[in-house]
Amino acid sequence: MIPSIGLDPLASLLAPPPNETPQQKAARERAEAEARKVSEAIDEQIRQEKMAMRKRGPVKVLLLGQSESGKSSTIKNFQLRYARDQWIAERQSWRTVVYLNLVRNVVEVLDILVQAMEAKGNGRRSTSTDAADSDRERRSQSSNNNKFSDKYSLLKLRLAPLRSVLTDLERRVGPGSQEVSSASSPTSERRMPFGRESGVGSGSSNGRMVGKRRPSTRDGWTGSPKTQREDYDEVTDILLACKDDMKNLWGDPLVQEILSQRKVRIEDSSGFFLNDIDRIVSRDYEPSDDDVVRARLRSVGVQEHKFTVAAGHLLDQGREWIMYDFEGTRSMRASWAPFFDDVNAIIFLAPISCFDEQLREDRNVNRLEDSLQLWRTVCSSRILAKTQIILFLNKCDILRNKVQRGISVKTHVPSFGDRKNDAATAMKYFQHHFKEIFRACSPEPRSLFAYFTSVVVSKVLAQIVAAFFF
Ligand SMILES: Nc1nc2c(ncn2[C@@H]2O[C@H](COP(=O)(O)OP(=O)(O)OP(=O)(O)O)[C@@H](O)[C@H]2O)c(=O)[nH]1
Ligand SMILES: [Mg+2]
Repeated sequence: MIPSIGLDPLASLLAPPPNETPQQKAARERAEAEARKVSEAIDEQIRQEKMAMRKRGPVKVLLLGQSESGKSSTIKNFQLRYARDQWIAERQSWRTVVYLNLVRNVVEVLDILVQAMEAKGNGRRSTSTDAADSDRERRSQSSNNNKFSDKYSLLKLRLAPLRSVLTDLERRVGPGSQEVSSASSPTSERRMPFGRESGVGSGSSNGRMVGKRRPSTRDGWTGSPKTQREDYDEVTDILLACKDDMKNLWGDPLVQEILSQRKVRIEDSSGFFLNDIDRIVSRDYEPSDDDVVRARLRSVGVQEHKFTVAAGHLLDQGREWIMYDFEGTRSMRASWAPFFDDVNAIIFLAPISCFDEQLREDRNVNRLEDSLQLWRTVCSSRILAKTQIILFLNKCDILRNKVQRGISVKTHVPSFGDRKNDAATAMKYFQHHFKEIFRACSPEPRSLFAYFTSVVVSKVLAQIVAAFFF
């Protein structure tokens, strides 16, 4: 039955008692006035908090770390979780970058194969004066030459068009398509991480400011190239024509043997897609979330990412987030400083898997040593003295693979000594050093939050960071 209008079921409950005395009435009115006051005070407090939040402005976060440390991948993690609509809208444009990464992988393998073939070819002349030796050499050479049968010359020939596809893709993607490399400085000493320090100098370019903020190169949130479908159809055609040969090249046991002899691990390099040829080389290919996170596109200059966070998330507090993603190459680090004002937090990425690698921009510098030097500079900064620092000891998945394959930490980091050569020990050891530097260099005592991460694997990173602010 529908209650008739005017019959309020609550009215009888809220109405004063019918036989209320004047004293009771006065007491009730006092209590009601008190309750109203409390309620108004709560409303005012909420209003003030909202105003304060608006006044506090956006949460400003800087992502710092050397090149290929995972800064942009961390931003992608954020985007994936907290700005899903934008992510989906831009996901398709990553197809060009994924293709670029794949073609680069193939050309890299092909180059190594060609070098090996040429080396065998050049070795044809016997250097031995001994007849028996000479005969043995000839026989071994002939077996190697047999190994490099027509199959490999054919692969080389049939995959040749990919070289011009690579140039074409690089042109389309722009300056971020190529890694920065430079002739190694002949004067800089080769240094070991945690080894004897030779003072400052392995960090940024003389600590000198190199001008103002460069204009953002972003063409969307990621700096991803906008490419129309018809633009990549031609590339897809060539890739489809080369598909079987690419798979044959990568799956070939002799090619794998050559790669392993030369200690080349393309699997660990940025933007590795050779295990996904079947899925990627297709006319209907649309990059998955994972593909986008794993795709490598070098940042150029400074990129600003504003997040309009969708409702229902932890970050849904009406506050805007601005994240700054920097180009991590050494020559660009001096241009980070103008962004250090009013920063809420810094996420510093240190890829600890690279203890056995050299910087692309200076082959004399160990990458872990460079990360430590950069960390030291960031921790010592007075302007950042009150800034919350979150340290991601990143690329732990690669570190685990390396150590499991038997790569010795001690060889590259002598101070590691006779500790057990396993991932957990190495991770703890590296973490200890980063923490020590933080403690020793911070201008005033503060707390550090350090995490072991694999930012391309983990989808919970963005939540970890968000938890600091709300
Ligand atoms: N396996 C693995 N790959 C990672 C991890 N973090 C980043 N990468 C990959 O490493 C490459 C480099 O990562 P980016 O995020 O582009 O590095 P960046 O710090 O932005 O580098 P710059 O833009 O050159 O300064 C990308 O291909 C990522 O997918 C990780 O934890 N594990
Ligand atoms: Mg980047």
